[in-house]
Amino acid sequence: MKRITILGSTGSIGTQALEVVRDHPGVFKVAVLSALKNSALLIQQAKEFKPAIVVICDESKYNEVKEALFGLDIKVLAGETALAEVAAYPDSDVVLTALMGSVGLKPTIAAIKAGKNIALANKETLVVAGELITQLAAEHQVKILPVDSEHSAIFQCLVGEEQNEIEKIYLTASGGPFLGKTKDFLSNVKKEQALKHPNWVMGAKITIDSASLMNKGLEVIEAKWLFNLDVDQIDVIVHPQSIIHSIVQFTDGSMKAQMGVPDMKLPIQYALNYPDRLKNNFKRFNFLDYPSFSFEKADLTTFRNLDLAFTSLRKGGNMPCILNAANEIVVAAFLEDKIGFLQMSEVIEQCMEEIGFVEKPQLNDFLETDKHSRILAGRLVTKSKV
Ligand SMILES: NC(=O)C1=CN([C@@H]2O[C@H](COP(=O)(O)OP(=O)(O)OC[C@H]3O[C@@H](n4cnc5c(N)ncnc54)[C@H](OP(=O)(O)O)[C@@H]3O)[C@@H](O)[C@H]2O)C=CC1
Ligand SMILES: CC(=O)[C@@H](O)[C@H](O)COP(=O)(O)O
Ligand SMILES: [Mn+2]
Repeated sequence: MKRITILGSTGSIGTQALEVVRDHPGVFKVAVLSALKNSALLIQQAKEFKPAIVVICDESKYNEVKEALFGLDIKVLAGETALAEVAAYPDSDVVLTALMGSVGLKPTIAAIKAGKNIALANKETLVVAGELITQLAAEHQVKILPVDSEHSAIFQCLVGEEQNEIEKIYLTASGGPFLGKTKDFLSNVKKEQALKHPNWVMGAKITIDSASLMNKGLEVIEAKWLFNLDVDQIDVIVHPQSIIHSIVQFTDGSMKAQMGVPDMKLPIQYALNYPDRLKNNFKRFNFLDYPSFSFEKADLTTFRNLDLAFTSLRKGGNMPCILNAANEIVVAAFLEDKIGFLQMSEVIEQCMEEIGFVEKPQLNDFLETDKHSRILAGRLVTKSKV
């Protein structure tokens, strides 16, 4: 049995991971579950999957969770700091990081230091501190198993190719709900429109990131660190059908792609049970449902976030951390109708210009940068007029 810790079990990835576990009772066992504030779902999950520990980060919900799980032999912890503690829980084999945002950084570090393999959905952690995380993983001989669909695709294409060099990877992008739209159109869009992803049902933050192409920008940075690539080896190609999840091109020009219907349960299952594939009854792809695939260039002038992400990666140091923290703030503000869609890029760019650059950041520099970028982005949001 593989014992699994799920940080962020009440979210989109977390709940789908539990569906995978439910479908394979003899294969997986849940060790730890966590939520920020969704105590009702956390309690329900704990009663069904009987983990050893649950964490409710919102401390005001601690008593409710504790009382609901009384007598079930489940330890209940509260507060964000408990995430790093449970990430190192000894009776667990793999930690699925399904948290939203850079809050995933400290627990991921704790899990790696405790020798746990990481099934990584929480891309923000690699965006913030990719070099630090990948070096630490190498030092502790732990695997970082990608869950993000594009990175899982690349990872799967690389199986059996260990001796072969990558020439290029093509990260596919759906283009989001605003594919082909102009800046004029985008200046008036509301969260309800941005939350309608054409192909995937996901948490709110990543759905807005997909609409602004920041998701692809974060994924470019994530790919750099996961696959040890130069920026120029990473290309983004818009593929509105989201069937080809990404492509690797080798030095002889040969290209391998991984395909399937858009369903995150597949990459989640692959990461949790790596290297073995498991039978399942997920929907299968039917060629006749997709008589044609299409591809187009990403519009970096209209969707400036993707360009900003490339710029931050080229600059290096703490720049991707600045970008990520500012993005977390502006997305939250957009979801609260406090800022317009196009203003998100303006705030991020200003943070990248004004926050102090650190060329070789250590953990503490990342934590400070994250804090400062959030503060500045918050001020800029307050000043902005929607
Ligand atoms: N959803 C998807 O299909 C995909 C997601 N990803 C990545 O996976 C990660 C999770 O995404 P997704 O599942 O969509 O996100 P959701 O918002 O749906 O879920 C986030 C989870 O993390 C918890 N959480 C959120 N903020 C905090 C915090 N500050 N402290 C502690 N716990 C917190 C939430 O708890 P609560 O429910 O109580 O709020 C919830 O359990 C992201 O990094 C995303 O980019 C990558 C590829 C696809
Ligand atoms: C499911 C997944 O991995 C998401 O990151 C998805 O790729 C979002 O799609 P786009 O960002 O391409 O719209
Ligand atoms: Mn993705």
